[in-house]
Amino acid sequence: MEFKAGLMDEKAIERALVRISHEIVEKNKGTKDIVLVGIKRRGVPLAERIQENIRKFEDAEIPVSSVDITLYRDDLEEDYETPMIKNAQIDVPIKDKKVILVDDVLYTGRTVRAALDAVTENGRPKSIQLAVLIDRGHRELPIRADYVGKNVPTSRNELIKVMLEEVDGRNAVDIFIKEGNE
Ligand SMILES: O=P(O)(O)OC[C@H]1O[C@H](OP(=O)(O)OP(=O)(O)O)[C@H](O)[C@@H]1O
Ligand SMILES: O=c1cc[nH]c(=O)[nH]1
Repeated sequence: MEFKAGLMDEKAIERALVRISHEIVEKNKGTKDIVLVGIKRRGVPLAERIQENIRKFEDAEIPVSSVDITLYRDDLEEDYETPMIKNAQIDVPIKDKKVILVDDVLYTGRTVRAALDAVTENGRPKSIQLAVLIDRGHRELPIRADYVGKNVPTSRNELIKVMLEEVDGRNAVDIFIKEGNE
């Protein structure tokens, strides 16, 4: 894999998350009934950072939970890995809540599709919204994000790598070029 460019540094990530936090409060006309659900792994620290921003700006405590979506080899297509629910247990009540799913990268939309199933297995929320740090296009499903940190036009042979302090030891978003059939 060949490094192509840096897309966001620590400051840029922070600014994008501050903006998204404000947009969430604005769109929902306050913080009432909002629940943040991070998609593991990197969606969880992103959800926690949004929670912290809203705590600071609004003096409001928003619950954060998570769903675990993992790639499984598709039985029918040898080269294809399908995102499926690993753990659908959401440990905060979501019935009649405004659930905001949070993930680092939105690409085909298949991870979010699985996450939507995981959420609805836990009850019927009032609404489900989606916040992502990076939207790189190439959707294969009718899914879009309500809050986007940065739209990044990409080709399919590129890879966006989001790195977060809590998981990777540093904060940055880089773009790489995949070689051959990687
Ligand atoms: O829209 P999609 O095509 O589903 O792609 C987006 C997903 O891909 C990444 O996870 P990945 O499966 O690469 O695992 P990772 O979080 O461990 O990097 C990313 O974190 C998103 O969850
Ligand atoms: O480029 C991509 C595509 C899916 N998931 C990522 O993390 N990066």
